Amino acid sequence: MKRKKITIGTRGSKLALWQANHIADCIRAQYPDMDVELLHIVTTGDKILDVPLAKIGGKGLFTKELETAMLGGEIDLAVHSLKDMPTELPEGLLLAAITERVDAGDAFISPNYGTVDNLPQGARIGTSSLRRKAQLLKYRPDLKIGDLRGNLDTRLNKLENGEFDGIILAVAGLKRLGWQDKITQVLPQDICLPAVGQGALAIEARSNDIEVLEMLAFLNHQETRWAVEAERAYLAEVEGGCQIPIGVSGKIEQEVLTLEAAILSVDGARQIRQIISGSPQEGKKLGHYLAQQMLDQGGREILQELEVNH
Ligand SMILES: NCc1[nH]cc(CCC(=O)O)c1CC(=O)O
Repeated sequence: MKRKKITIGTRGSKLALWQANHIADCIRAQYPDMDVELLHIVTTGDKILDVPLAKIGGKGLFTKELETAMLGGEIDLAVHSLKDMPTELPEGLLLAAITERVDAGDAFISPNYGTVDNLPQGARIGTSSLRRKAQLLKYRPDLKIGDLRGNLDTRLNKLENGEFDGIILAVAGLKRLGWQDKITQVLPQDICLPAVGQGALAIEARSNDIEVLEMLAFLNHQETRWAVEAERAYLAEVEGGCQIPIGVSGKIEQEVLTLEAAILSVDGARQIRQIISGSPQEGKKLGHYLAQQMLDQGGREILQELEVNH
């Protein structure tokens, strides 16, 4: 190993810093002589705090500035929540590693009601994710869903201030920050399918930086990679121009990959939901195929209506 120092780019949120520090610690443990540094970079997504991301609609809001810094040589790698990454990466960059998925699920957090089933009629729920909103409304059409943006602590504060009867957050983020005690109910996948890549970390690096790519290979978890590649192939196939209410879950059990996905109308009134299984190595094909099938069987109409209403 020639390189003596490596610079990791990260956003400044608590969750992003935890994730970058976690990867920095893993690298230091593996290469004790390596000098590993963090460089904070502000992304567009960090600056726009009051507008629901679905309304902004751009891709890569949390990744673009990090990628520019990487291509410019200021940083050697970036640590992201895979969920926040567009399906296509800029020319010259790739995912050097995808870490083991801790937990893909979504959590319901509520001071007064133990489960979504226990919520009173018309209860107020905070989430800005179209995916969470549509799935909750499908299950409980009476709920009133309000926008909730910001970092995890901002969102939890809004819940404590009484703005909502409950909010929905990813289990993974809460666990990483040691806030799993706040989880009231882990939502069953029957109610809420997770976002593509939720719960896994992506390590992005320059495609021509062979030394760094080889160095980072130990961070890759192949089963997670297969599962999320299927999820990302699915997303790439259905993706419209904006954030859309789809949930996808890839799981590998006994060497079989099962991919389950749902496309919903924003009000949750309509849903197309299907499952497919196959070999983990063929995840991308499965993802494409499942998407095509679901688009042909009503998914396309749902997505077209979404575009008209945007
Ligand atoms: N959209 C922000 C974001 N990006 C990744 C996570 C959670 C951690 C993960 O999925 O790895 C979160 C917070 C949330 O959705 O509750």
